[in-house]
Amino acid sequence: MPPVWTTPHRTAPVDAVVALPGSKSITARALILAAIADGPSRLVRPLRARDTDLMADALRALGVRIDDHGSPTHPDQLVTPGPLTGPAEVDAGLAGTVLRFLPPVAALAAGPVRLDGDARLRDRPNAGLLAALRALGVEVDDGGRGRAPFTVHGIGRVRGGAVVVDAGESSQIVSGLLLAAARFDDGIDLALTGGVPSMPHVDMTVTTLRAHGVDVVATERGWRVAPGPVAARDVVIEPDLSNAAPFLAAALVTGGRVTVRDWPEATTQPGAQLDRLLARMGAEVTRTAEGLQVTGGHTIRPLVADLGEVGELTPVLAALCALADGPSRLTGIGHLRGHETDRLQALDEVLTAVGARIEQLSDGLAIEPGPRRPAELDSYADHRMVMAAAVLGLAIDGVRVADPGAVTKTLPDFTERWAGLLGEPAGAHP
Ligand SMILES: O=C(O)C1=C[C@@H](OP(=O)(O)O)[C@@H](O)[C@H](O)C1
Ligand SMILES: C=C(OP(=O)(O)O)C(=O)O
Repeated sequence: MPPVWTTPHRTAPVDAVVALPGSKSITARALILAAIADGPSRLVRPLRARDTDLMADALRALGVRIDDHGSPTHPDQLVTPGPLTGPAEVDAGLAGTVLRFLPPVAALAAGPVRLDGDARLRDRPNAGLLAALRALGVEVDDGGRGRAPFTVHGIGRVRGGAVVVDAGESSQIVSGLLLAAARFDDGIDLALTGGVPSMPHVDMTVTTLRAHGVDVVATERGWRVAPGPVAARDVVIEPDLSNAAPFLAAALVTGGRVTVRDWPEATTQPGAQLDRLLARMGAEVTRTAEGLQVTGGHTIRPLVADLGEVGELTPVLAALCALADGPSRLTGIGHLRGHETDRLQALDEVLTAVGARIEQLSDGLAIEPGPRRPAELDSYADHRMVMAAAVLGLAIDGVRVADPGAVTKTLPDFTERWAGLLGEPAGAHP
């Protein structure tokens, strides 16, 4: 990948059908549950990208066997649980899923497990998870920071039981606790102190647990998981609908047509909300035999929306807002300040650089399109900021992004796929 990527500029309508690799969120849950299940599980078409490879390596470090089969285009993993043991070192990279899903599993291991990652991972909030683990009887040494690096001192079992959890900064704190809870002696009776962003991701966790035979019920203030076995299960992973965002956005930007293949009929992925969000921005959205088809019109309509349930779509939607024919307001996304980068600040900088007027709100962004201009942007080590820059670059000639390799987090060959979308040879825009 070049150190700086000149994003392709395109005014002619795109007309493409794209197939996308597996969902990061579903793959992460499948790996965790397979690792603590009562037998081997096969994952068909899991995502093979930095976040999910780090999750697999983290589980391997605890004693889980994960064999990679299949091919790069049709990956397949066989997960065979084993006794969970430390000492182990876990590199979480910049993955929120590893940061929040792995520690409750590490707590079940016999021996210490130290977790660290990229410099930015050390800024990502995790106090709610570490406090909850302590309340469940687990010793955690984090130097009082509530963030990585920290060591979970597992003793081979977790008492579990009732716990009050602050998950205001990330839904992954709830998901991480629920995923491992059936293996705690008393399960978990989790009560929230307040709100949780990205609730559809918690629903995804609950649905996935039930599919593995786990008894989980919603309570007045949270969820209760009964102690018991986690059934091994072979799963086919759905395409990643969040990563569909830039490709579908290309249809709106160029007034073209893009179909994402194998769009599931029913899904737990919040990215499925792209159909109604893009329709509100003026797209015609239809389901075809091939998948979800999005056709753009002459202009992009502005968007006023609470994106609290679909925070990970924000960078691409904000890029579309900067190209819209009126002012937009995106709210409910204050927690994005704790994502791969402070996404509200990063979007402010990027959209301002290409000519929009931006106001940062306490929980979002007001975006007013302005005269467009070329710009040299940063990736902020954030895959979705590279994707947002690519969307801007379609409409604005001369958008360059430093460190595009950040896309390896969830879509390693994004720039090649982007060239393919536009019918260009990969590498045409070094
Ligand atoms: O559980 C998951 O797989 C995810 C939950 C969300 O995290 P936050 O609640 O921290 O936003 C989402 O943004 C992230 O990309 C994936
Ligand atoms: C917030 C995201 O990632 P993470 O799982 O690292 O939190 C994301 O992919 O948009």
